Amino acid sequence: MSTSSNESGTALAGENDAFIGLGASADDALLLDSQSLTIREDSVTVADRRKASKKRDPSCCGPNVAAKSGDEKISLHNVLWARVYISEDKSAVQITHAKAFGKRLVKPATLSIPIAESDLEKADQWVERLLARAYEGAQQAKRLKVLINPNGGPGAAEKTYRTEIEPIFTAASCAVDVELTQYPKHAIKIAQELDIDAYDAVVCISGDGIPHEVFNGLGKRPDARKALRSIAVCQLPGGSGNGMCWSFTGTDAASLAAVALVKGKRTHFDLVSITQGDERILSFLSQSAGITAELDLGTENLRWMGNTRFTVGFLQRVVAERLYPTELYVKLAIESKEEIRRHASTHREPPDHTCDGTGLPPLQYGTVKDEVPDDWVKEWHPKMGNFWCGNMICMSKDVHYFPAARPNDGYMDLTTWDGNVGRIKAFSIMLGAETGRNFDHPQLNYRKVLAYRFVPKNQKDGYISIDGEKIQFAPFQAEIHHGLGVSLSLRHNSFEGPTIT
Ligand SMILES: Nc1ncnc2c1ncn2[C@@H]1O[C@H](COP(=O)(O)OP(=O)(O)OP(=O)(O)O)[C@@H](O)[C@H]1O
Repeated sequence: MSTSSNESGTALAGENDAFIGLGASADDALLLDSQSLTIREDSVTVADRRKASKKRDPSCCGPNVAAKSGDEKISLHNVLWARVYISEDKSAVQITHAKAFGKRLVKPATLSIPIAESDLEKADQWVERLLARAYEGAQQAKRLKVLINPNGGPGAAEKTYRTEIEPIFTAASCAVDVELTQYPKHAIKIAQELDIDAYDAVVCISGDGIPHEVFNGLGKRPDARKALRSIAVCQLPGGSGNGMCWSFTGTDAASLAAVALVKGKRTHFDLVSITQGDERILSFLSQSAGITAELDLGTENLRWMGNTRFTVGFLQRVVAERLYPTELYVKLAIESKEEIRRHASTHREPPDHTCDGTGLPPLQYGTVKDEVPDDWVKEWHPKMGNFWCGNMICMSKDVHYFPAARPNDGYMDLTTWDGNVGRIKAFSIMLGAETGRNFDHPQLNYRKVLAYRFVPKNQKDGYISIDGEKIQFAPFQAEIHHGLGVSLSLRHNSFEGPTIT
């Protein structure tokens, strides 16, 4: 039985239990003259005490007593900010939260609970406690550098930001510095020159192009390792793919993703170095060749169709049994699906990249121009239909192509399937990705790798896509950098979406 009472002495010993309930300690409750505010396991409730005391049935004190109809219950996830408001004639506890207006939209709303002057001190402490619980493991009042690609996706990124995202950032007391990208590759320059100590995160309101540029801008800095490991790079929906936003927030509804971001915890995730010719670039999402790359980069003429272009393009290629002969050299880490399943729940701590150098980490396996290391497996894929190597679980809406991906397991998820599997099987692989069931498809070769070299054969030209950006149709090599990047995620070391267990 709790014996705490409010300062005006109106709460009786034992009566508090009715307001606090199981799982909430006395410090979690703020008992005011007429209302009680209680921090519970995953919510905060505001209950009318007079109603509760009058109606209270002594045989039923339990966790739900305070949650009567008419009482307010707000999930801690949706609590954006709280404060004690003081003016000359009144004071109040104000809780600002994300309120749902349908399934894909939340807007800030503020609940104001009047308090007496004598309650100010304990209200202050309670508000602090509420914020600590609402932001458990996450930084409050983040400092955000927002980059908007005004041309991203259907060109609506700026409007989406102003109407759905900015109100959430403001309500969550974030300090925001907004910049519109002015020309292609502008975000590389911005990231190169960014004061990394002035911000907690760069938030790209864009497709996959802007985060790709930001990672590469950070990678070009003399203090690349420090920059990549300290500033979080995030994506909110403003383009056509939004794979990173889906992977870390589990949605492409802008206001919901914005709430996930302000409540997001710093999570390290793997980045990949790609070498081609004399160039070295960073990849954060995926590398593809074959059908996926052609759909991404080679169906611009069908853009007017919207997302249907992918279905139409896919059908055309599968029916024609298009083949993309390839020589692959692979530094294998986990070879079978059974082993990948076993590995799914284990976690490998990433190395501290900052302790041993300044620029990008040195390449462990050399570049595409070097000899292939002896312990790599050489594979000939004369009938390659699709090559897709991923770093995150979700590539775009309903495409959870890499259900075994973990933010910082230190491996890439390398998949291939043959172009002559037949259209039913090809379709069932792609459709299976909606729920991650593609992982178990017998025709989908799925491995964890540390590095690989991709060498296209017997084709004059074609498409290779790195994070949705076209690179030359020529050999390239990839190697993982365990936990080199950082982003903000709902859960530590976990992507959102269907995963294998
Ligand atoms: N002001 C601008 N004018 C023209 N291009 C720009 C501008 N700002 C950025 N870009 C370029 O737009 C490209 C696409 O960006 P982004 O990925 O955000 O949009 P998208 O339409 O979703 O593209 P994608 O189809 O690749 O996902 C990037 O390569 C970027 O360099």
